[in-house]
Amino acid sequence: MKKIAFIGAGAMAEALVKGLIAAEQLPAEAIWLTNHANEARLQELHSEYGVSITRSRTELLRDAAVIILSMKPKDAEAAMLYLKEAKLKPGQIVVSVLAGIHTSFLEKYLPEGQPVVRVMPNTSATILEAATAVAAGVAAGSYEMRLVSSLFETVGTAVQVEEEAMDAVTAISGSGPAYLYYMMEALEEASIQVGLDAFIGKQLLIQTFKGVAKMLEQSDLTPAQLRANITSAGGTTAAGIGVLEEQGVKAAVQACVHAAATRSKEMGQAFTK
Ligand SMILES: NC(=O)C1=CN([C@@H]2O[C@H](COP(=O)(O)OP(=O)(O)OC[C@H]3O[C@@H](n4cnc5c(N)ncnc54)[C@H](O)[C@@H]3O)[C@@H](O)[C@H]2O)C=CC1
Ligand SMILES: O=C(O)[C@@H]1CCC=N1
Repeated sequence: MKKIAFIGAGAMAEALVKGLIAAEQLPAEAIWLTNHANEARLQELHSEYGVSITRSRTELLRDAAVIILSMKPKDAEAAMLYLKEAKLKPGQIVVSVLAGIHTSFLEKYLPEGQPVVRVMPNTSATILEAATAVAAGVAAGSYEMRLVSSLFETVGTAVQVEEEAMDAVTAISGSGPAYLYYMMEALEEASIQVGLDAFIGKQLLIQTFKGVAKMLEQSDLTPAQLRANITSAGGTTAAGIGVLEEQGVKAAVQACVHAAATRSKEMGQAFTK
């Protein structure tokens, strides 16, 4: 691929840029970024990663195989007007990482037949460990889906889904890292409360998280079975899990995922009116 253009230069764009450069998929200067107004932010990304930055729409979009929309959903309309006026070349693929926003909303601003692909990555793209789901808009065929999937596979794993699944995907793997960081925050604080040195507690917790993810990946057992294997009758784990059950933590986690999925739906509906 010759060139990727990002419209929006925030946290998600930076995670993807960092991952793409680390994966050595294309030279840093073939990654182009623009944003709304923050020139200092663009300069910072240029100095840090060697990416190309521009305020010129023509320069940004010229020869870009893929154009990644990476602004907040509230700014989608302005960005689509910017693209509408740009008159894209047929075949330039518009990729959206925007939570909630349907491809049908984006397609309204583009010439008929312009391929649009909706993706939901997560910030672990930074370290090439993103979990990404990819869904086709009406004009995206297998060539575009393969190209976009392989782009996101360079920064982790990518699965293709129907667009209806995107609210659920967003609630699970898009927002998911934040739930796990929240859990990590609570465990870090608790490790200090029970008397561990903060640094040692953090190292033990990081390895514990890594071990759990690898066990789930490599074993045929379910999370419930793996948990049962650790829980001796009358032991420490039973004492801890008993409190989680009493406090309704499983129900709270499920309510959290439902709330995120509902919010993703609402965000989509706000843009279809
Ligand atoms: N942060 C995350 O973990 C994830 C975010 N997303 C999606 O990524 C998108 C971006 O999120 P963040 O990077 O966290 O936001 P952010 O607020 O960090 O960055 C947004 C960027 O867009 C720029 N911008 C706004 N309007 C613009 C316009 N009209 N033209 C050009 N640039 C414009 C802003 O200047 C800023 O650089 C959101 O739509 C979000 O739903 C998706 C997956 C995960
Ligand atoms: O919070 C959000 O809306 C975005 C989408 C997934 C992760 N962050």
